[in-house]
Parts: sequence; C-alpha cells; structure tokens
Amino acid sequence: MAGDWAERPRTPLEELPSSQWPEQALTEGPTFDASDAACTDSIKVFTRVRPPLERERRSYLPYADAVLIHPDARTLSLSENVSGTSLNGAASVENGLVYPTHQFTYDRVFGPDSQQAEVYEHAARGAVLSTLQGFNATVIAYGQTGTGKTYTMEGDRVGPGRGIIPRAIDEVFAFIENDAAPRSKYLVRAAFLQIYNEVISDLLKPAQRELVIREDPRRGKYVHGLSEWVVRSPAEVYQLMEVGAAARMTGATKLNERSSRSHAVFILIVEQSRAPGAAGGADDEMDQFRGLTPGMGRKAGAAAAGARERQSVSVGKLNLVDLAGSERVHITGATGRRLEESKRINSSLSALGNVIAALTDARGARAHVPYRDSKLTRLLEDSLGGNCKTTILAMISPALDAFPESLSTAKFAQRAKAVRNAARVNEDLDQRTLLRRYEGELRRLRAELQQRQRDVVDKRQLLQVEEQKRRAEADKLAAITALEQRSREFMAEKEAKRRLEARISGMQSQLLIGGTKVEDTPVFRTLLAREQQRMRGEYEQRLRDLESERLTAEHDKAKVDRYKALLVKQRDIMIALTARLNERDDSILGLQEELEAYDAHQKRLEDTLDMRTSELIALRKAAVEHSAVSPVKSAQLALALGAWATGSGHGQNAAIAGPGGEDAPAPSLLAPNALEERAASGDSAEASGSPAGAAPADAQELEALREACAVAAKERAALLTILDAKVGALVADIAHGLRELPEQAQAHPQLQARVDALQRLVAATVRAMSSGANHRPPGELRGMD
Ligand SMILES: Nc1ncnc2c1ncn2[C@@H]1O[C@H](COP(=O)(O)OP(=O)(O)OP(=O)(O)O)[C@@H](O)[C@H]1O
Repeated sequence: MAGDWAERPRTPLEELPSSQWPEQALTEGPTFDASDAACTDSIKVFTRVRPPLERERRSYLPYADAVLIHPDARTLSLSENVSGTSLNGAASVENGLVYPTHQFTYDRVFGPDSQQAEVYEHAARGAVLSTLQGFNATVIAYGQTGTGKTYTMEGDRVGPGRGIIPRAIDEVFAFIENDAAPRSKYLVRAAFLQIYNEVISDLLKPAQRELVIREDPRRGKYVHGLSEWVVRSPAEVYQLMEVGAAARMTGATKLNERSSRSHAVFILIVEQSRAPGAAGGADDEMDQFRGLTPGMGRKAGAAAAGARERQSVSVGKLNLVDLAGSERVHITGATGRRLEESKRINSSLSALGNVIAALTDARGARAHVPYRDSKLTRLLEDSLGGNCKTTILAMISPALDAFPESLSTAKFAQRAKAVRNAARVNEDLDQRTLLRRYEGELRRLRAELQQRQRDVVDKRQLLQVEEQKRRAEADKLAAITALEQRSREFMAEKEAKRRLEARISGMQSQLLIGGTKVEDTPVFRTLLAREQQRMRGEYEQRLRDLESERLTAEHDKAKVDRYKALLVKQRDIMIALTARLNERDDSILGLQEELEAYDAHQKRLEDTLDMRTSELIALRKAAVEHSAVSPVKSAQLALALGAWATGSGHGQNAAIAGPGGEDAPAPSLLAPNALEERAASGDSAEASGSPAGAAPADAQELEALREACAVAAKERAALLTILDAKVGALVADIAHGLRELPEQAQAHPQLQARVDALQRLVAATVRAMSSGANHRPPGELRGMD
C-alpha cells in the first residue's frame, strides 16, 4: 500500500524548495551501502524502424527500403540494395555494382509495425521497475532527425499511441498504489530540463536558464538550480510534461515539421522507505528485466534482497532522454539559426559518440573519457559507464534516402551496446535521503505543532485569566472612583452643613438689639406670648372640632352597630322562618301526596264496588228468570230474590238491565234494602271480596288528613302574614333609616347592600308563598281561610 506521500490530498504542484533538494544530483549517486554489490552489465540497446513517412514515399525517386529485419527480431541488415540482401549478411551484387550488407544485432529490433505498448514492454519497463528497486535507470532515444524519437518517448497523450514517458509514469504510480507492504512510503519528484545550444535550462521554470553542472565532494555532480516537483499522481506529472513540452525548443525543418531542437531529459526520482523484510511487488517484474541479462539480475536481486533486510530508504532515478536528431546540413538546407542549432546538436551527438567510443575502446584503456566535451555527455556521465541501468533506443528510418544516417545510428547503437555499467541499489542508510529528511522534518513539525497547540491553549487560558483580571481591576477602579466621589460629596455636604450651622450661629450671636440679644427684648416676648396664645387657641379649637367629629363618628358608629345587630337578628329570624316554612312546605307536600294516594285508593274501591254490584244485579236477574221457568221453586231462592222474584223490582231491573246500560245508577245508590238483605244473607264484605268493610276506616283517615292539611294551611297563612306585614315592614324601616344616614351608608356600603338584599328576599318569599297558596286545592284553601 502506498505510504503517506502518495496518499496526500491533491494540492497544486509544489516545487521542492532548493534547501530540500536531495544531495543526490542528476549525475551523482547517493551514498551506497558498502555491502551492496554492483551489478555490472552492458547497456541494453534496441532499435526501432519506423514506418516510411509520406514525405519519403513522395520523394523524387521511387521509395526504396534500406532496412531488413531478421526473423529473430534482434538482427538488422542495412543495405543500399536491401532487396538483393540475404539474411547471411553477404553483399549483394546488382548491375555489376556490389552493395555491402551491414548487419547488427541488438537486444531487440522493432519493425515499422511495432506498437508503442510493445516497445515500452520490452525496452523500457524493466528500466522503470529497476528504478522502483532503487537503481538509476536511463532510457535514451537516439537517431537522425525525424526518425521517431519524440514519438517513441512521448507519443500521444492518451490511447495506444502513448509513448514511454506517460507509460513509465503510470507504471510508477500503479506500483505505489498496489504496494501492500506495511509502512511503505514513497516520495516521487519530477524535473524536466533541456540542453539547447549547449545551454541547460529548466523546462518547468523557463526563467531558470544557463544552469550549470556542479560537483562537490559531498553531493557529487548536480544541476544547480534545477527545480524538482513533488508529484502525487500521473495527472500531476502529465501537467508537468505539458508545461515542459510547451517550453521545449522545437522548429520546422525540411525533415521534420516539428523537430526537437534540444536534448530533453525528463527525470523521475522515486524515494521509497520500506519496513525490514517487506517484500517488494516489483520482484517478479524484476525477473523479466533480469531475464535479459541473467547475471546482472541475480546480483541485483541479491543486492536488493540484502537491502530489504534492513529498514532502508532507496532512491531510484529514471532519466528519460529524448535527444535532438542529428542531421546533414546539406540535406536540411539549414541556415542561420537553424544552422547554428544543427551544428550544436551534431557537435554534442558526436561528443556522445566519442564518449561511447572511449568507453568501448578496443584497447580497453579508459584513461580518458571525454565527458566534459559537451553538456550532454557530462549530464549522462553516470548513465554511460557509471551507476546506472541504461537503455538506448536507436531510431532508424527505413528509407533508402536515410541510409547513411541509419548506418551511422546503427553503428552508434552497436558500439554503445558494448558499454558496461555498474548499477547499484541506491540505498541510503545514513539518513541523507530526502524521504528520511522529510519524515524527520514531519516528525519535528508535528511535535512543533503539538507544542504550539499546547502553547495556544495555555496562551488562551492566560489571556482569559488576564482578561478577567483586567475586568476585575476595572471594576475595582470603578468602585473606588464611585466611593471617592461619594466620599467627596459626603464631605462637601458635611462641610456645607457645618458652614451653614456656623453661619446661623454666627448670625444669631451677632443679632443684638441695643446690646441685648433680640430674644431677650420685651417686645419680642410680648409678640411671642401673643403668638403662642393665638396658636394655643387655634389648637384648642381644632381639638374641640376633632372631639366633636370623634363623638359624631362614635354616635354614628353605635347607630350603625345597632342597625347591624338588628339586621343580623332579622336575618336569623328570616332564616328560622324560612326553615320552618320549608318544613311546613315539605309536610304539606307529604300530606298532599298521601291524600292523593287515598283518593286513588278510594277510586279503586268504588270501581270494584260498581263491578260487584253489576255482577250481583246480573246474578239476580238470571235467578229470577230461572225461577220463572223452573218447575222446582226454591223458597230460599225466592226469599233471596225478594221483590226481584215477584217482579216488583222490575222497574229497578229495567234500570239495571245491562251492566253497560246508560241508566245504570251509581253503585252507591243501590237500594238500602238490598244491602241490608245482603248483610242478612250472611254475605260479608270480605267473603264477597267487596271493600265495603274498609270504607269507614278510610273515611276516618281521610278526614284526619283533611284536618291536618287545614292546620298546616292555617300555619302557613299565619307565617305569610308575619313575613309580609312584620318582617317586611321592619326591613323597610331599616332601609329607610340607613338612607337617612348617607355618610354612614357610604362608610358601610356592604351594610346597605345587605339590607337591600334582605328586603328583596322578604318580598320574594312573600310572593312565592302567596302563589303557592293560590295553587292549593280548594279544600285546602278553604281550610286556610
Ligand atoms: N513508429 C512510428 N509510427 C508512426 N509514425 C511515426 C513513428 N515514428 C515516428 N513517426 C512520425 O514521424 C514523424 C517524426 O517523428 P518525431 O518527431 O518523433 O521524430 P524525431 O526523431 O523526434 O525528430 P527530431 O529529432 O527532429 O525531433 C512524426 O510525424 C511522427 O509521427
């Protein structure tokens, strides 16, 4: 997993302050662990033959190839008569002319149909991954102008046409992203420079021109003043690339519409901090790189494994070099500025060739390698024969027109292949790398931040305390000021009083009449006595008036008290009377209810009597009729029927012909003899079910009730009279008396209100009782009368 550096939130690109530049410069390696074994290996060389351009196809001569790529994809034959060339490298003969065949073998040859991805995979990826292992790696695109160096190194921004640089960037960040090792930390920096007309300038800070390569015992060689930018994502690097590409010197030439007129070096530095024993995700990938040169791979692997045993910081640096193309001036027709550029380009490239030649001198003598002959060779010193894994991509045009340049390039590449480098893992164990210093600085800053936060808290509390103290002092000052002001005022008043008293005393002592004090003169005394007399008289009169008022008030009070007592008494009487009246009302109502019950009972008895009488008449009638038709005459029956039997009672029979007859007399009007007869026949009232036997007792009770009602009604009438005539008159008197005492009535408004209320109560009671009397039954009213 990527460490802090790669996970930091995106911020605008930061330039690394020059004070924090790594002590390792572009051409200088950091301090190495002595245990690290250098892996000596030759520079890897690839050639790429681009497809023929439209320009070449439309040449005044018919287009012809000069390049033959062998099936092994490693061998390349160049010939001016390539069509007659065989793979065995023998010269071809045509039209009597001998065309020699130049055969070269490289690590790989990419043909015109090769894709960008393929080139990256075989020629650049290993270098990129070795950078992630802490090696220096350089990929150099070399070749004649217009052969595809920039296309191969940069290519398109997106899509399959992307070149080595964008793919390398993606590879580095993908590696960091996928690193699952605990506590792995990365710091990636980028720089971009160009050498134009032998002047080094910073492509990311175009104002930084004429940079110089310096060397010091501790830091070694470095480009003084070159800006380095901390990058956290591919997008940030692309941003830098665009800035640099825009600043790079380009121009149109006969052979390339957009020819690079400068050598450009894009630098990516990857610092990596790993925990001891943490496995690197790039190991497997490294095998692929090792596969090309097995010996070196094992050593490098061992070196890297040794480094991993310890907690270490490794620094890998990737230099991606896009050289300006060599050109034949007589072909390009360059003049003026372009001519000057061409000369400089060719000069530096020949210096590069010289360095390669010196490094690959067949005599093996490396007494002098002319690195200092050009800025380019000086800059690439470590990449050529030094601590670096270097790859050269030699670009070739397939066209016969470019045969001399292609041959020159092929020879250069061939020679370069013989250069041997000694690459080491740049492992820094002495805390000198930027990453470690960054971490140290970060720790220090964090500690400082914590301290500052503590300080801020302390300071805040201190400020609060000071503020409280300031307020308390302000309050105290205000209190003291107020106290002083009060004291001054008090003192001033005291002084004024003292002065006034002194003045009065002084005036009094000075007020003398004829040498005598004024209060001692007779006139003063007479006047004083008169005044005293007048005042005494006034006071006495006032006392008398007050006494008189007091007596009047007492009198009125006594009168009011009497009225009050009277009213209380009347109220009590009223209450008692009302209670009695209520009692009477209740008993009258009870008696009345009883009376009504007896009336109802009597009515029921009378109804029963009527019914029995009707039954008796019907029975007698039936008996008479029976006697009349029956041959057997019963004397007893005849006796019982009496007059009925003889028909003398016929008139009566007629009168009672039917129970529902209209002329039927009331049962009470039955002939007395019939009743007597009934009694004589032994028919008792109880036996016949008649209520006749109860009638006398009911009548007595009824009469008793009527008498009680009459008594109650009389009492009620008497009470009504008392209430209306006596109590009403008394209350009216009180009310009248109160009205004659307006002051007292005003002084006792409650008394007046109570008297009025009592008066209303009496009147209402009288009205209620009178109306109750009017609703009495006539018998009762009679009784009451
Ligand atoms: N492999 C390729 N496939 C297709 N087109 C290519 C290829 N290589 C180069 N080209 C084309 O050839 C032309 C020249 O390429 P490029 O500018 O990369 O050359 P160069 O070597 O960088 O030239 P110079 O040295 O002048 O800068 C461009 O139009 C480019 O697109």
